[in-house]
Amino acid sequence: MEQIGTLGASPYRLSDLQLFSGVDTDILATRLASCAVLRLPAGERLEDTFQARLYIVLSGVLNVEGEIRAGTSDNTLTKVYPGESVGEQSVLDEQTNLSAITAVETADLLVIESDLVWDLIDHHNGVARNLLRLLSFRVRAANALLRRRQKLGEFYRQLSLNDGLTGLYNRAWLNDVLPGLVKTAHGNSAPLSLIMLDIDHFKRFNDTHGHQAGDAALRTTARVLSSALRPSDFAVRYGGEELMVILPDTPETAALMIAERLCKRLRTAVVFEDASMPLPQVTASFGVASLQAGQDEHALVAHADAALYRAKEGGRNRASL
Ligand SMILES: Nc1nc2c(ncn2[C@@H]2O[C@H](COP(=O)(O)OP(=O)(O)OP(=O)(O)O)[C@@H](O)[C@H]2O)c(=O)[nH]1
Repeated sequence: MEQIGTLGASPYRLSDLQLFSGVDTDILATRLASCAVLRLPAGERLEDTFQARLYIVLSGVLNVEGEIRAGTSDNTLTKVYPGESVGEQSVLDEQTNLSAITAVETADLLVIESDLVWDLIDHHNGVARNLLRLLSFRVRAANALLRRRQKLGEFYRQLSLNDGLTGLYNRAWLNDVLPGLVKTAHGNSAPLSLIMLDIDHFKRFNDTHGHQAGDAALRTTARVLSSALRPSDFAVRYGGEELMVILPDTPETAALMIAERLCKRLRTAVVFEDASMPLPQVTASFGVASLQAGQDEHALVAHADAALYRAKEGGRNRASL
């Protein structure tokens, strides 16, 4: 980086610069004539950004990296083209300019020291107006970026709480949410029931029809559950071929009826259409448990698991308490 002269001695015109658009540049030209013009070769980084000053790109292109305050850089790169500026915010809030500025192409930069920027704001309404417009644009752009990041964050959060194959909630979601549901149920003295289900002879189904058909059977089972539940109920993929239904405000007798209904619907649901394979269907066994006084979520799940074992022992394709 080197100073190649001053604005007064350069061929650049103020009227081409965003900050001075619509302003009487004849008067400004005299005031800015002694401002330095720096040349930053391609790939080089601007060295003296630790002062609050304004840089206006006269030619070339800059890359401005988001703030690099002790490790907080978020790799946001903004390109700055001829006529545009960097550093106005540092001048206005009198903070050090913490952005990393690098030339993408060799760039000539007009440097305006902080005092002179304030002087221009005080004496030239047009400059103040342009600066406000510029800052408003920056705030909008920053807000849009923030909204995009929030959406992306929400997307990844969803992704981490849902099972990829079935779309049901996953074990991480369950660990996060079940303790709260148990606490609420105890607090309100309200019933809370669990149905734990396991596809019958699933290993045999996989071995007979193939793993992809097994995946389809899991998706079908998930669809049967989701379509039969109230909006306040939750369906979870607990593990491999084990699924769970959580029924808030539901006593044991009602939960057993729901489990029997789900069992029946699954029995008749077609997993995949294949004329050469008669009845490509699955059944499951269902264990039902309801929250008892003083029980925590682990005990509740263990009770549902024990009921599921009884359903398997009782001959599968059924629901048990
Ligand atoms: N296709 C597929 N199979 C899975 C998935 N997760 C677990 N499994 C299979 O589920 C089968 C579970 O087998 P087992 O635990 O022996 O139980 P089972 O054959 O269902 O027998 P019972 O539960 O006693 O009726 C295993 O063959 C697993 O490979 C999956 O995501 N996709």
